[in-house]
Amino acid sequence: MQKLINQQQMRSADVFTIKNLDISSIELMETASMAFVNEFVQEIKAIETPVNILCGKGNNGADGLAIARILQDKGYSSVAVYLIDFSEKETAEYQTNLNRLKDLWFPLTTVKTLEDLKNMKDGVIIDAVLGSGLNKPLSGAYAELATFINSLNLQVIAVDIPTGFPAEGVIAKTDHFIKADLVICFQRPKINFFFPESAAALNRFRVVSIGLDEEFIEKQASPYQLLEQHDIKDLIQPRKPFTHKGTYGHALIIAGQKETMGAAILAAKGCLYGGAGLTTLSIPESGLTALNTTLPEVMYLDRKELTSTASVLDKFKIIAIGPGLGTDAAIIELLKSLLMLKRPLIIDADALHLLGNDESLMKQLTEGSVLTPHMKEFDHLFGAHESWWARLETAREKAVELKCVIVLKNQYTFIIDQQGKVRINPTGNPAMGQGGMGDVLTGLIASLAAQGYKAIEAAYAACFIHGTSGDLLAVTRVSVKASAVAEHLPEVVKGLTR
Ligand SMILES: NC(=O)C1=CN([C@@H]2O[C@H](COP(=O)(O)OP(=O)(O)OC[C@H]3O[C@@H](n4cnc5c(N)ncnc54)[C@H](OP(=O)(O)O)[C@@H]3O)[C@@H](O)[C@H]2O)[C@@H](O)CC1
Ligand SMILES: Nc1ncnc2c1ncn2[C@@H]1O[C@H](COP(=O)(O)OP(=O)(O)O)[C@@H](O)[C@H]1O
Ligand SMILES: [K+]
Repeated sequence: MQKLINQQQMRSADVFTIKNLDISSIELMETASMAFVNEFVQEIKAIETPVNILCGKGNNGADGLAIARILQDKGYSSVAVYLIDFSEKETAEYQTNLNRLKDLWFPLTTVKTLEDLKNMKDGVIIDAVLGSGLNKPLSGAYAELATFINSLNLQVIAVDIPTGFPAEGVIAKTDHFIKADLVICFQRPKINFFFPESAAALNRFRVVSIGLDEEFIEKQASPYQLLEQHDIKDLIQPRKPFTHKGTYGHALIIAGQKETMGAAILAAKGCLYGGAGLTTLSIPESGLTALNTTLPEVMYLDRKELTSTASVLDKFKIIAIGPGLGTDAAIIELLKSLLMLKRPLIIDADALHLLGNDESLMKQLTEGSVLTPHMKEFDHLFGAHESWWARLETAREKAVELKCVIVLKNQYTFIIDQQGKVRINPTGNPAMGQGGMGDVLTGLIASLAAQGYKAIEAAYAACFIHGTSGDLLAVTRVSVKASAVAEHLPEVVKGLTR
């Protein structure tokens, strides 16, 4: 896992690295600019492409000036630099890099008004106007510049962060940004790249190492961590000789009603293909034929059995409830009786809805339960939120208060543990935007919990594996269906097993 840090901590990492490696700030900047260029040349391969570099007078602009020099060195034949001269203040590094550039022949244009940009050639724009030093929303000439650049519809590649975009904290709807197609950012992604609001400022990002001290970064206090493939590889245990279905746990999934039986079957499919030793599905009897036809390996449990005697449920290592379940009076009673068992549950979809309707039910959750809301379900549970930043803050508070794992689903899913620590899942893609996807995830979490992984481990590993399955399928498809994601799980898990 990679620790994600805020900009103040990032600046401390700059300072620490400079001191520790006994290098100067300008040398670190040269490394950063070189790292940017190495990535840039992968993206813009034609060296005759006109490259317009917009440089502010801070250190982000100083990077831009170094980038201009390095690109020319690499043979880019049409590089032009625009010095955005809207502020008096400039950094020493900016001055140094400007002098280095002036020593070479270079088209330099000082921009006092937008009029000064009129000769800019169509091509690519490198945004080095403002970086992580942003301390207030763009206004005045900077906001006008952003509006103007965005209106050109040219490809913009931002240095470190799009101008005007806050690295962390609430992203206001009123904020102005220079919209980047690609951000090449330094050492760590910014926390705000993981929120849906970031789509207004960037399409995609890539992270390049600039040699900052990793040990220092990992020691910083921060609740945010980005999951990496090796975390899952370290966690997932290979199957041992002489193991059998009993070794891999028995999961019970309570789901489905007449109109949404498919949700139940998809959850069971996620559980089965996730490798649980045994999967039992409790659905209305009317779904039995469909179940036996589609997933003959999955067993059936009559709904009436669930409330007959508690001991019926003892054999199940984990119980998941919710997909396509419905919310009628009988279901409310069923949920109440399960909550009374005082055992951890995996709670999704309609079961989440019922918790949101009745706070007294929420209070009965047992420690170690897993809640898997998407945004709408989350807001129904815990109140409306104006921003994803605020939503994630609430999720952290509630996970601690309820002693539960919260899986807040989106393109980047946030998995929050009982201490309020956030793991961010980088896998998955928009091809997965199809009904039933969350049902498969719920089944997979149950599957891993049945196999003996702790609630938090089951939750984050399931998100990673589920997204990886979707990524694999999306290589050749514009959309992927939930059952295909389920069917690919064994292959993904195999690939992640040492
Ligand atoms: N060794 C290093 O340090 C390394 C640094 N690196 C690079 O440095 C970048 C950070 O540089 P930075 O700290 O100089 O900030 P940057 O964003 O260029 O300028 C901020 C200035 O603009 C101003 N300002 C702020 N908000 C504003 C607004 N809304 N509208 C108008 N003005 C506004 C503000 O001035 P003030 O408001 O205080 O007068 C502030 O001084 C980082 O992203 C990376 O690219 C890398 O090379 C790695 C090594
Ligand atoms: N753009 C996307 N990128 C990554 N994952 C996605 C994307 N869209 C959907 N998903 C994943 O699909 C699942 C959708 O869950 P949910 O909204 O509960 O679906 P459903 O209710 O249809 O089962 C989540 O795990 C989510 O992370
Ligand atoms: K920038």
